[in-house]
Amino acid sequence: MSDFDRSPISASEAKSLFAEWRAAPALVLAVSGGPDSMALMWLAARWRRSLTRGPRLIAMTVDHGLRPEAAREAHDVKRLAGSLDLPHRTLRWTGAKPKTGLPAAAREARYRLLVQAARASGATHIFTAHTRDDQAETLLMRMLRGSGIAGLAAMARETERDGVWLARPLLDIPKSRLVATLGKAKIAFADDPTNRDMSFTRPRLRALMPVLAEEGGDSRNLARLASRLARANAAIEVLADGAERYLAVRNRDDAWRFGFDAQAFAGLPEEIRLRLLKRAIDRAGHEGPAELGKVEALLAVLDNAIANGQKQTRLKQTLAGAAISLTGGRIHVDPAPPRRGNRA
Ligand SMILES: Nc1ncnc2c1ncn2[C@@H]1O[C@H](COP(=O)(O)OP(=O)(O)OP(=O)(O)O)[C@@H](O)[C@H]1O
Repeated sequence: MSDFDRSPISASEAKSLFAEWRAAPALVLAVSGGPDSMALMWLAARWRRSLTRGPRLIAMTVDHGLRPEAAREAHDVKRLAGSLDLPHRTLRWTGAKPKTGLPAAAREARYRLLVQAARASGATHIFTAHTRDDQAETLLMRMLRGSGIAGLAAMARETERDGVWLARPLLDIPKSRLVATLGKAKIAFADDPTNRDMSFTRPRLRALMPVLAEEGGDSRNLARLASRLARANAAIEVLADGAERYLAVRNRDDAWRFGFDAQAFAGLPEEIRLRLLKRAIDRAGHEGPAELGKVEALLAVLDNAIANGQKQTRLKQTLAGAAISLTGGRIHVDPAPPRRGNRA
């Protein structure tokens, strides 16, 4: 690790890290009490103090009600927030806790609570403290699962959820610099033992990082790969937008009924055909985004039918709550009728 990657973040660096959100009315800081988000709060408070006019900052901690130490951690965040002149709120996840998939349910509840609270306080953005190390781990996790380009682009700097932006201002910063920043400022932070629990994939991957770094695969290179893939993905999306505008046929009476001319569709590159099909399914379906592997399998069936000139076949399949059919030389993607048992 270079000396630079161990150096604290200076006041002028902090200023440029947050500059693009200067005109926001209010910003929520999502602070768990761990080192990354404690550093986020400290840096954001220092940045805010350097401005004569700027956004209101509100620190928020979610207590998932899963670990006894969580209440004390929330209290520690409140104390640091107070010393930085920032208001702080603790949000509690009071809903029923599932027996399986607890981390995913906790994460979903956390974002739901944060978004609700941000909207209620007039904040347009929620800052999380994701670092370059988190970005590298996300890329690795997705690589191991065989994700497509969009997945390997890992986390974006900003994503939208229910009208609020989730922003990640520290995405290019290594965690070591945040720890050094806290060390210099003499700020204590919590150590969440679940981050070291080897029954979860992420901690196991984290343990591999030093080995990969020995071979040149450090977080800088992995995050660089993610941002190059994000760039390629954005370009392919623009091409897919153009192809969609060119090909899509909408029925005049049914705005949602969406179709493609099968022969023109067949002439497009496979990646673009795949994206158009996935977009149409995700738009028409009512079961959430379709799995990429399933869309790939469906595309193979469609390609085959089109290549065999089966213009009049009644090819009909359903995927993720969408009905996909090939009739009269057109591919149609419509909402599927609810499954038996799901009918009201
Ligand atoms: N209990 C919490 N309260 C407030 N913010 C939190 C809490 N837990 C996490 N965060 C915010 O989310 C960021 C990412 O945390 P962490 O890496 O633990 O999440 P994760 O479960 O891996 O979720 P993600 O999928 O968002 O990365 C933290 O840096 C912090 O800003």
